[in-house]
Amino acid sequence: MELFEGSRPLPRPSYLGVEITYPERDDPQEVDDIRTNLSERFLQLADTESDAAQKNSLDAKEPMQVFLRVRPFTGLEIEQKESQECVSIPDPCSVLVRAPLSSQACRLSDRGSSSVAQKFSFTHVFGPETNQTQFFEGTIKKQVIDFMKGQNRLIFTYGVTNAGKTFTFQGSKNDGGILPRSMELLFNSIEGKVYSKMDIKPHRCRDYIRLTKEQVKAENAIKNGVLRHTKEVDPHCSIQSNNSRISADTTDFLNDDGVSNCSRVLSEFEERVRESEELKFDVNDSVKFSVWISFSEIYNECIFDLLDLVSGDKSYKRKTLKLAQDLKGFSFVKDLQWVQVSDAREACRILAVGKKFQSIAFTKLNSSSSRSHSIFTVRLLKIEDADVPRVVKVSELTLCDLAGSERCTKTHNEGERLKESGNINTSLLILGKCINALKNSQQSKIQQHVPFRESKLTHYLQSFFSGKGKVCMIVNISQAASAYDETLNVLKFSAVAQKVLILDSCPALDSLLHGQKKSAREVSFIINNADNKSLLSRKRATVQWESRLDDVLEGGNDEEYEDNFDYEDPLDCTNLEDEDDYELEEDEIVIKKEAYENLLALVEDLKTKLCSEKQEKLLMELRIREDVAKEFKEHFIQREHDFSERLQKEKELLEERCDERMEILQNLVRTCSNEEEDDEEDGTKEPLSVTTDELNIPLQGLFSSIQCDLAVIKKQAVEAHHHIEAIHDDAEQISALEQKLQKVTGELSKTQEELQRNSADLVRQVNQCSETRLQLEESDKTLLSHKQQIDQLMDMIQQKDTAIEKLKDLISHWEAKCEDYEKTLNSLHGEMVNVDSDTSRKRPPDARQPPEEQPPSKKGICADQPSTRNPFSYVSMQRQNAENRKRYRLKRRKSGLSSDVKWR
Ligand SMILES: Nc1ncnc2c1ncn2[C@@H]1O[C@H](COP(=O)(O)OP(=O)(O)OP(=O)(O)O)[C@@H](O)[C@H]1O
Repeated sequence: MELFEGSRPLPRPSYLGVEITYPERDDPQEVDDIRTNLSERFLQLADTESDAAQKNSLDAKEPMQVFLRVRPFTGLEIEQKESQECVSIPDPCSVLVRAPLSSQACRLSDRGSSSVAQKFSFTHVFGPETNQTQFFEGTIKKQVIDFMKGQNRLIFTYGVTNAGKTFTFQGSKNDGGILPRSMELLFNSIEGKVYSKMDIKPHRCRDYIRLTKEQVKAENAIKNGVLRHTKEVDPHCSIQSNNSRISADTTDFLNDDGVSNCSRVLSEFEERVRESEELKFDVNDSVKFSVWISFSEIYNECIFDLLDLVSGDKSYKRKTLKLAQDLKGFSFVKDLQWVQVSDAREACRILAVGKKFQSIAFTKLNSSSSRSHSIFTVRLLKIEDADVPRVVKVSELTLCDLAGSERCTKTHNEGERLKESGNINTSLLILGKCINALKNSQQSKIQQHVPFRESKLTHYLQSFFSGKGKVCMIVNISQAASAYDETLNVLKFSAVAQKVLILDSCPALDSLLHGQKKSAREVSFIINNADNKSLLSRKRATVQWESRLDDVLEGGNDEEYEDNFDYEDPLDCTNLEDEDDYELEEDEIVIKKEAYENLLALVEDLKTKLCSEKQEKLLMELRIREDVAKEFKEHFIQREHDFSERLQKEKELLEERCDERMEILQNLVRTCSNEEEDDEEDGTKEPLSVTTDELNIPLQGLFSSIQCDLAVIKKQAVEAHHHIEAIHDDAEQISALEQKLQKVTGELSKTQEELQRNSADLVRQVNQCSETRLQLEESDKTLLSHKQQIDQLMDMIQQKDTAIEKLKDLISHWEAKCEDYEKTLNSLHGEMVNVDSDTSRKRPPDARQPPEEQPPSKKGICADQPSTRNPFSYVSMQRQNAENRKRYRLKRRKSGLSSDVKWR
């Protein structure tokens, strides 16, 4: 039966106390971890009571401390409206983040709104208003104190680029970060107890070596060389070795070149420390402390020593250092330069030298972005400064300023910067994987492989996650809306990191050693024993059942391994000293014969117990294996049963679907045949139900027609084949065909040319047509406007005609009136004539009187009476008529009648 189907582990069988469930899944079933668990069980059973007590203390695990620091907005960020209240701090131990609308998180969320806030808890949250002092006091101070008490501590920063990691770590020009402050606290605390000789130097991970006079000289030369570098970069600095106090004349912590010049900050801090807390070691006068510092960086997956003097030479290719692992499984950087320091100022100057050589570059998001993970390590040797100085404790404080994760879409990095980003992101991703795997292993009993070796950073940090000492993480975030998505990822990672339990073996050792005066060899035995146990538990946590050699030894460096074998007792410094010293140490161990015999008996007794234990374990293993096999068998039977059920169900489902499809097909065929029937002339209807035979008829027809087509195609293919063969044989025919082809091609090209010409003509004509059409349209428009004008004129003519008609009527009216007047005049004239004749008859003929005025008469009206007319009166009458007419015209004109009326 298949056990591996993917990467997700199956639910554990019941022998681990987990109920067997059989969800539908395609993931692999890891079998290796079963063996791991057995081994763990054996080890548990093997522990004696005293061992158990010791083991309990060794396994004193605590969750990793994670502090969050929220960076304030920069001026530029405020200008760019980055402040969208994405981050708030409801209480000192939690932070609330709300996705801005522009964020990917918001876009991808189902609700698509920014209203849903996420809360993350931390050991402590420091808001944007927190200053460096408050931050140091609230976080690292305790760690430094623990370190001074002899414990190992790792402090590392984590966050996206430009989140303020380096600021927190190293600080600014006027305000030192946790690193200079730690140094200050350390040297203030060991004031007057500094072991300034350089004859004992830390070695490998937790060892030390005694140096000869020549070696001491060489060390001194190296130290002065390093410090000279600070002189070169900062002329105001002066070396003041063997002086733990800081001179007041020195200036800033960092100068403009980013070089350490810590005095002012340190002297201020010194004051504060002195005021607030004087942490003095309550140790006798013979106890001294030797402080050694190293500073390295992991750049593009290579480790470089930042205190390597040749680093300053640009043409010199920096030496890549290797990681090594001692027999206890602790990693260390091989051939790393350790420099002894006597005061905080020296430490800061060494930091400045290292910083000068550190890989820092301009990116779009940060003008001085760390392109590497920097590791600043302080080793503290507690020395009993008697006749022969003797190291009683070695502790280590490692401060890692990790480079920030970055999105290339935002940084727009290219070339070298892009490569750096890739390496930074990869190593941080692996750190995330390791943290995740550690958490899973600790929470679920299922041993997961922790991929420490996949990156240099995690490989280096492995020791701390495996019991070397406590780990403290500082998470830096910015509140900028544009960095929200990255910030959210950082917070999620931190939430996981907080769940990781860190084993700290040092307190156990302390408790074991406390209150008893033991010889160096006894101490070494206890430590080794403890180390071996912690190593075993470490191996259980990190290495699978079959530990491969390269999981234990470093980089194929067998020599290193053998070296460690020789010096497997870390506190038995005689191993590394002169032979004489060794003898001296040996002579100090005094065991009575009785005790020796007792011990021998004890050993024998233990041997027998061991044998019986082994037998018991073997039997138990057998039983467990049987149980496991039985449970597996049941499990597989159950799975088989499940699978057969599933198979059956699927079969039924398929059959059902098949039936449904058949029904659909039948319906389709039925509809088609109905339609055909409708088309037929007789119009007789088929019954709705179709039998299978009836259904087959059209299909058969279809098949037969397809077969016919196939036969025709085959025939054509055969013919074509024959034709091709014939053509193949006949070269002449080919050439004739080729000629024909050429001719046809020529004709084709001619036709094409003609076609092109005609097309061009056509196009031209089409263009002309369109132009003509446009002209025509314009003419139409003009015609229309003319027509409209004509219409208007016609209207006007009509109006005029009407007016003329009216005038004509008026004229005829007035003519009639005139005739009336004439008639009246004529009658008046007649009357006048009568009156005249009467008067002449009454008067003597010679009494010629001038005629009286006569009313006007029309010319010719009185023509029929010329014989009766007096020539004199006639003339006057005519004159009178003319005057009357004149007066009448005048009157008419005044009354507004047309003057066109003519008197006839
Ligand atoms: N708490 C703070 N108060 C004031 N300014 C800060 C604070 N934290 C960071 N800054 C400023 O923010 C900028 C970026 O900080 P820093 O260089 O420390 O980021 P980083 O996380 O180390 O970036 P990278 O990973 O790219 O090296 C710097 O100009 C720094 O002075």
